[in-house]
Amino acid sequence: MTQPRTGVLGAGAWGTALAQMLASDGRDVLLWARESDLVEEINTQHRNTPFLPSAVLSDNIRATGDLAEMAELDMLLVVTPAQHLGSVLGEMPAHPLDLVLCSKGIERGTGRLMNEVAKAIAPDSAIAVLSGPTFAHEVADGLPTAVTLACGGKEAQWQRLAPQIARKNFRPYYTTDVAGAEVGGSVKNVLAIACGVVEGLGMGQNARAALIARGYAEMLRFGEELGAERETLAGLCGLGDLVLTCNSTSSRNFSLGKALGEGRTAEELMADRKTVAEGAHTAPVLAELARDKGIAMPIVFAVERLLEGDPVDEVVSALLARPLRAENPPQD
Ligand SMILES: NC(=O)C1=CN([C@@H]2O[C@H](COP(=O)(O)OP(=O)(O)OC[C@H]3O[C@@H](n4cnc5c(N)ncnc54)[C@H](O)[C@@H]3O)[C@@H](O)[C@H]2O)C=CC1
Ligand SMILES: O=C(CO)COP(=O)(O)O
Repeated sequence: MTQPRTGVLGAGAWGTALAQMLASDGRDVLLWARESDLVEEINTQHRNTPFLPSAVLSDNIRATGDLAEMAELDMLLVVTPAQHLGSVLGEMPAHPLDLVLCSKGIERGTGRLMNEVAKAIAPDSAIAVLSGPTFAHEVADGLPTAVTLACGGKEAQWQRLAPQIARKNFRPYYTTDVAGAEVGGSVKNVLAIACGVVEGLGMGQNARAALIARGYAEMLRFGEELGAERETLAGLCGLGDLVLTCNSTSSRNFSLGKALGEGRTAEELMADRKTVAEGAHTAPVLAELARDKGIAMPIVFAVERLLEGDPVDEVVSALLARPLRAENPPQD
C-alpha cells in the first residue's frame, strides 16, 4: 500500500520542527514556506536560519512555495500563525482530506477558534487539532514528548492519522474534544505572558505557582462555556502545556511577559517582531469573548491591560487587591 502523502503548511519554528519529526523515520515531507529565500535555503542548505537556526534538517524534507502542490497531498499539518491561518488556507486551490491544525490562538475580529476558521474555508476536509507541550527546538532535536490529537472526524480519522503522526519520541493521545484542545493552547499563551511578568518583576516562585493555578481556573471557566471537557484541559494540551510555557524563557510568550515586567513597553516589544508571541494577539480577543459571555478572567484582563500599555505596577496591584472569595465556585 502506498503511504499517504504528508505536508506541513508553514515553515516557522514549529512547522519546521514538525516536518523534521515526521521525516525522522525516513518518510518524505513537503514543507510550504511563505518566503522564497527560505524555500531555497531549506532545499539547498537543509537549514532554516530565520526560524529554527539550531536544526540541521533531514534530506527527506523538501520545501515549496506553491500552495497548489500542497493541495494535492492527503494530510496537511497547518502551522501558520493563528491570525494568518484563514488567509493561507483560503489561498489554496483545494484542500486535502485531513487538516491537522497546530496553531494556537483565537481569530481577532471574529472570536473564532482555528477549527471554526478551517471548517468555513475547507468544509469537505476532516479537521483535527494537535496541541501539547512542544517547544519546537526540542522536538526538532528528537527529544520525547506527548500531545493531544483531537479528531473532529472521530475514530476513523484517528485510525488514519495516528500512524502518520506518531513516532518513537512523539506520542499523540486521542480525543474527539476539538474545542478543548484549542482552548488549552490558546489560553495558556496568555497565562504564560502573565507568568513572565511575575518573573520580570522578581515576585518569586510562590506567586508564579499561584498564578498558574488561578490561571488554570480561568481556562476551565472559559472552556466550560465553549463546551470543552474538563478532562481535556487537565491533559497535555491544557495543564501540560501551561506548566511548560509558564516556566521557561524558551517560551516567546513567557519572555515577552518577562520583558514587560522588567519595564519594557508592549509597543517596543511588538514592533518589528519576526517570531510570533500568540498570547499578545489572543489576549484582546479572549478578554472580549470573556466579557461578552460574563466569564471572570481577571488574569487575562490584566494581560490585556499590560498590552494596551497600562503601567505594570498598577495592573499587578489591582489584581492583588481584588476582593477575597471562595476558591472553588465555578465563577470567579
Ligand atoms: N514554536 C513553538 O515552539 C510552537 C509554536 N506553536 C504554534 O505554531 C504557530 C506558528 O508558530 P511558529 O512556527 O513558532 O512561528 P515562528 O514565530 O517561528 O515564525 C513566524 C511564522 O509566521 C509566518 N508569517 C509571518 N507573516 C505571515 C503572513 N502574513 N501570512 C502567513 N504567515 C506569516 C512566517 O512565514 C513564519 O512561518 C503559532 O500558532 C504557535 O503558537 C505551537 C507549538 C510550539
Ligand atoms: O506552544 C509552545 C510550546 O508548547 C510554544 O510556546 P511559545 O509560543 O510561548 O514559545
